[in-house]
Amino acid sequence: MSFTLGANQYGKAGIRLVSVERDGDRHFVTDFTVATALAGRLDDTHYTGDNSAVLATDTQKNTVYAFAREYGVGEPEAFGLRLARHFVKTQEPIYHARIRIEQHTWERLAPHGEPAPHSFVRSGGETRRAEVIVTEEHDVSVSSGLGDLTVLNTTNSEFHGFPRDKYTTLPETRERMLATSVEAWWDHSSEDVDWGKSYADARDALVTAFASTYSLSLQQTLFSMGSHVLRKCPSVDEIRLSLPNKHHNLVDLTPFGLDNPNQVYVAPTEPYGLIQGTVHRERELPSAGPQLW
Ligand SMILES: O=c1[nH]c(=O)c2[nH]c(=O)[nH]c2[nH]1
Repeated sequence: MSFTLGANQYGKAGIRLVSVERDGDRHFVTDFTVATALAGRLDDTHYTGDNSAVLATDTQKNTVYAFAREYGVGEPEAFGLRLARHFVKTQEPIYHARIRIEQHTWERLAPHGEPAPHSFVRSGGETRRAEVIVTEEHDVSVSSGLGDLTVLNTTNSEFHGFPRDKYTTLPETRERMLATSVEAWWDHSSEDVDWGKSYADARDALVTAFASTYSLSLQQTLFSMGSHVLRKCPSVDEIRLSLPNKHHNLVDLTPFGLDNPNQVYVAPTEPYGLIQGTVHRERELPSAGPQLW
């Protein structure tokens, strides 16, 4: 019996890069987790262990740190583009480089309302994300995203009109909490983008849509969030959203002789609904960026 090597890639994951820019006493922190993934003419290492085409993952990791010093880190999309281009340009066997970056936020502390020059607090669990792919034919794809953006509406959410079969017990509701932890990826149609502004606009569109949509289903909220991003960000072609329904259920307090006028909730973590969807402009090509499922 003989077997053939299929699709493969390799790289270094979990490259923790923290960079401090110093403007006199005032410091600026950028905190990335970077993952590299290279693909190319790599049959030999798999079939025979001939490593002559294998740029060591250790070298890939070193390149990330060296580039941070040589060029600065800047926006994750731009840093990823520089790295991906470097690997494809300098390594003849490598025809596809993918760089994924997750950015962790440090917020400046402000004791007594005074912004501290060099003291920070890690804010929430939310992360900004970017993925860049460069091929040897110089095809470039840039996607931006975010994860763990946890949001909650304490009202303006209903869920009713769904089919009832013999297994249905869920009551219809005209008043519920709606909470989710947003994971989203959106693709850019161009590289000529102010990445920082585009990210801020997209995030703002997501939270604005979540807060302002009177929701009859999380699916409806998903479409509204995606549409807001496409409306606000001209360079974005498609957005993919993954929205776990973080259920908040009213607790029945009648056994204790108490009413519960939408005040006391239980928030079970599992099981949870998982609502996922894509929103895109009219177009023919399917998406190229990171998939959510
Ligand atoms: O917004 C919702 N969408 C669903 O598909 C669903 N299913 C469910 O049990 N609760 C909800 N809520």
